[in-house]
Amino acid sequence: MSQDKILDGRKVAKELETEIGQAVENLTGQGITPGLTVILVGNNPASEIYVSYKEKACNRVGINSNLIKLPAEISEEELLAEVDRLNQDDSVDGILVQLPLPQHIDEEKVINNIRADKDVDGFHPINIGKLMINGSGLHSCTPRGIMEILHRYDIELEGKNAVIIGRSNIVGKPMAQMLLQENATVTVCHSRTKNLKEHTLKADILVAAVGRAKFVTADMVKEGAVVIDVGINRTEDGLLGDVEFEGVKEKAAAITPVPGGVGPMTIATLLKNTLKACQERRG
Ligand SMILES: Nc1nc(=O)c2c([nH]1)NC[C@@H]1CN(c3ccc(C(=O)N[C@@H](CCC(=O)O)C(=O)O)cc3)C=[N+]21
Repeated sequence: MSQDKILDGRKVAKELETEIGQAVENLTGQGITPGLTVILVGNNPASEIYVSYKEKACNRVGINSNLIKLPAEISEEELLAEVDRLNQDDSVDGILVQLPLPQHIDEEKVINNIRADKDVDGFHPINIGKLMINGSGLHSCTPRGIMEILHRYDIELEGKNAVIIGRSNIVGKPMAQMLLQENATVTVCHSRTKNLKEHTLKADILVAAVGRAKFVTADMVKEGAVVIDVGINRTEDGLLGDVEFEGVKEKAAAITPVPGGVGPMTIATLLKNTLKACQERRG
């Protein structure tokens, strides 16, 4: 697939799902069915859509999915009690608390209270620490999904300049670490970076995780670069990535589209993490 220009996240996700489905079937044959429980607080419409994608994906590969819907007014204490109940439930392999949470709840505190070995989002400090040290543990789904795309399209990383725009705990920081682990030379740019274009023009691999529609334009991209678009911006013109796709694709050697690029890989990796959590805890 290495000569393809459009990096097809739906296709790679489907391949991954086939592999996961087989592994789940093996476990189920031994009497163990992996289970994912999603906690959704309130009724943010975007969150409801993402949660429904996750449930459908679980069903496709034979993972038990369970959705716990809680009212927006729930107290932090009650939410933590719910997390604790799932921590202790042996049939629950993965716990995912859909973000964002309402203002009055401390997200960091909730994440810290999920058992690290059930933290299929890879957001717990223990999992982030393991990623930094030796690459073990459960990893954040979006950057892990991006690595899977890069690998399956045989994109070389060793010695390459990888530039990430965005430094979130969920995407930018773990992405930097994963690329570093594979011997790329990594630069992390952010809102305070001076002369952003000077950095991006050196990128062999460019990852855009900014959260602003069409932020990366063709003049910022080196001829022959591999461009990964993490953006999912809902605008009047529909769902747009962080990359100005039409212009940038003329310069790039390969590029992920939105939709159909990174998004489906995030979901597929969540399934993979749930399988891994199950295998490691009770497989
Ligand atoms: N605890 C937690 N874990 C998450 O992983 C998490 C979260 N909270 N909060 C919200 C974000 C967002 N997210 C996406 C997942 C899939 C697509 C996806 O499948 N996108 C498709 C379709 C896009 C569409 O049409 O809506 C695509 O890009 O092709 C997008 C976004 C997971 N998130």
